[in-house]
Amino acid sequence: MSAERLPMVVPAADLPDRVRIYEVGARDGLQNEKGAVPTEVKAEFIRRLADAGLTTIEATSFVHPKWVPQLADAEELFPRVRDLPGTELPVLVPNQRGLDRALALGADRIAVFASATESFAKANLNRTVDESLAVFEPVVRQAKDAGARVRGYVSMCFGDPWEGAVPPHQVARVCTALRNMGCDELSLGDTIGVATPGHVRGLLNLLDEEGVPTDEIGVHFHDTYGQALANTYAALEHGVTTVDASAGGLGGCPYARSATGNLATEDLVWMLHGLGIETGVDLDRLTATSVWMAAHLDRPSPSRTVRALSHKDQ
Ligand SMILES: CC(C)(COP(=O)([O-])OP(=O)([O-])OC[C@H]1O[C@@H](n2cnc3c(N)ncnc32)[C@H](O)[C@@H]1OP(=O)([O-])[O-])[C@@H](O)C(=O)NCCC(=O)NCCSC(=O)C[C@@](C)(O)CC(=O)[O-]
Repeated sequence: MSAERLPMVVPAADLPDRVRIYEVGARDGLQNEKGAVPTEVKAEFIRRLADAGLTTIEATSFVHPKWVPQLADAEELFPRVRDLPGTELPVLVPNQRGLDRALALGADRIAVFASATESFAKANLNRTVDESLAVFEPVVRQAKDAGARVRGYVSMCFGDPWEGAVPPHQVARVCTALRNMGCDELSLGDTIGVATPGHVRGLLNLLDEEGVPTDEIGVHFHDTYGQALANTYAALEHGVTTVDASAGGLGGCPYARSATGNLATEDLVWMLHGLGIETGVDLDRLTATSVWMAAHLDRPSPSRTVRALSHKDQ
């Protein structure tokens, strides 16, 4: 069974022809896992994701190992995968030390991660919002000088577990600061998965007014309230063509306990292919990869599409 083979009732109008899936399973998906996942399993996961047709795969983070112990093997992992043909492998860096570690290994896709709220900036980076932006400024400049492409994440774009509803102008301010320092693209994070399509439209409209080009925006939804696909659809209608997702719906955030898994890549691909939107992803191979990873993690994937496709009678 595949979504594109079902009779298409109404072809998608005003939606993009192609979506770039920015796969975060190996980083965002695994960073919260309690048990240490062996480095070679992570490397094999990334290779299998590439083999399934994903061309942007966030590999790991060069953060402090005490803050995210699961990713303490970044130095061992990155060299095992960095030469995968046709694959971009972004890595997260929180500061100069992280950038130095990443550049020393030849990383050419860098992501810094800011927050729209003070509480999460403190919990995640041990800095205020402005202090963390000041840390990122020279990091972004140096990464660009080294020829890297830089993404700027903005977390807590809609709701925050400590501060509640997040005013959109707070998000716009951080987006503008990241663009001004040279970030090539932004990723709007609904870190705790509370947004609905109305909120997504509201924020994207405000970013339009603030002069943030839609083609520089990616969306990063968590599925805590089951809204991630609906939110993605709203973003596509607005013209967004980069969508973050995590194979098998792995994920959460160690510094935002109420965050559950990311939007599952398989659920996203099922919807996009059903809309006639190209992704380049082979859904069967991707599903097989998530089933393989679920066996390593010793629990079933939360993705509905993985569950449906991995039952032989579906
Ligand atoms: C930023 C820090 C380091 C500040 O942590 P800090 O304790 O303030 O660090 P510091 O600058 O005071 O330095 C203390 C020591 O750490 C070392 N250090 C400093 N930096 C590094 C580094 N990069 N790599 C290795 N070591 C490092 C540094 O060298 C020093 O060593 P000492 O001199 O004491 O021996 C810490 O808060 C941190 O690592 N935070 C990362 C948290 C994280 O990774 N969170 C998850 C990613 S964000 C996310 O998941 C959300 C997202 C992106 O998916 C989108 C969404 O859903 O919203």
